[in-house]
Amino acid sequence: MPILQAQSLSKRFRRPDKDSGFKGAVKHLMQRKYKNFTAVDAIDLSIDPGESVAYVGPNGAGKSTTVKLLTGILKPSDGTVRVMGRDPHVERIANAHDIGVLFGQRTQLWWDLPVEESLKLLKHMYGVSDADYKARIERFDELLDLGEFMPALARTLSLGQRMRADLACALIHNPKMVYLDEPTIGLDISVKDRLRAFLRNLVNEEGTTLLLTSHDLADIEEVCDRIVVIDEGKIAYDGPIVQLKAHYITTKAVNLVLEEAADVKALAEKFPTYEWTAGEAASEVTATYESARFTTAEVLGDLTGQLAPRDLSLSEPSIEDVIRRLYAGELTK
Ligand SMILES: Nc1ncnc2c1ncn2[C@@H]1O[C@H](COP(=O)(O)OP(=O)(O)OP(=O)(O)O)[C@@H](O)[C@H]1O
Repeated sequence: MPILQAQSLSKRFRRPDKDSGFKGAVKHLMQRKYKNFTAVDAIDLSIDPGESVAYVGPNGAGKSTTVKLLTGILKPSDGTVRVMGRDPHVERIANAHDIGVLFGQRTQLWWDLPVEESLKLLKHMYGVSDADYKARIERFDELLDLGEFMPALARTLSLGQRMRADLACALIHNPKMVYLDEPTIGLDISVKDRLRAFLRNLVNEEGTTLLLTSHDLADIEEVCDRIVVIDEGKIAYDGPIVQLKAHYITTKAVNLVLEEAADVKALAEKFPTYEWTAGEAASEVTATYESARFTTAEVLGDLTGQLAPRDLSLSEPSIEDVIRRLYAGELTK
């Protein structure tokens, strides 16, 4: 049975309907007009316990609005959400005990309190036992190194420390369902790596269910198994990440460094079964081929035999390319 189920979930916002410029603003002051804007448009989403789902899309696609609907912060305009059988907006307090939420752009730490005091307040609010609290703090400390800044006031923390402390706050009551909205935004590579490993461990070892939004595709590949792509409020793709790759990554490429400047036009005439593109340097050129039609060995044999390159490397399109094309509407399910 799914832990989370959304059916035909929609959210419309009322927006001022005004002409641009100063005149438009003045006219709007005299005669206010509004129009509806659909941020989330009839989405269906079902998540099973223990799944780690990436929820991605371009800016303004409706990701944060969806997370707010799923966590009960916003009331749907249409459709239903059930999390562990509850309507999160109606049963907000009961729901809060079973979910953890982190909005990377905001903090739930009390700004003028030491981190430790914020965690203790949350312990009391959630009714976490002393033994469970101690065990969880020890574990978070081991994985996130909280110890060093537990006594520090929240407002004095660096962004990376703040995010680690916020993650501990979101998880102190051991929630079954966790929503993370941009958890690695603005962090440096080493903190990102650490957070990703922590989240992967949460899914693998604790069986926690995760829904994660991020613009950083490394977060997605390292933490999640399934990807849901949203664009203009509608779901454009929903499936396993490996399937997305297998389905859309159908080409590979050989990057060649030739002894002299590459003539792309002449190469395209000589080897018409490959697609040729110029590289950054004049002597660099890339031949892209369909992996279902040719083996890499065949392509290498063909090209190295006839072109005698000085150097070569192999590459395949990244998940980033695939998602960029999905955002651009070039690919369908
Ligand atoms: N309270 C609101 N009132 C009016 N419009 C809103 C409100 N909240 C969000 N929107 C609009 O809804 C659309 C979706 O916003 P949302 O924040 O969900 O996007 P997002 O996918 O999270 O974007 P980003 O990646 O930039 O954070 C945007 O056009 C936004 O301006």
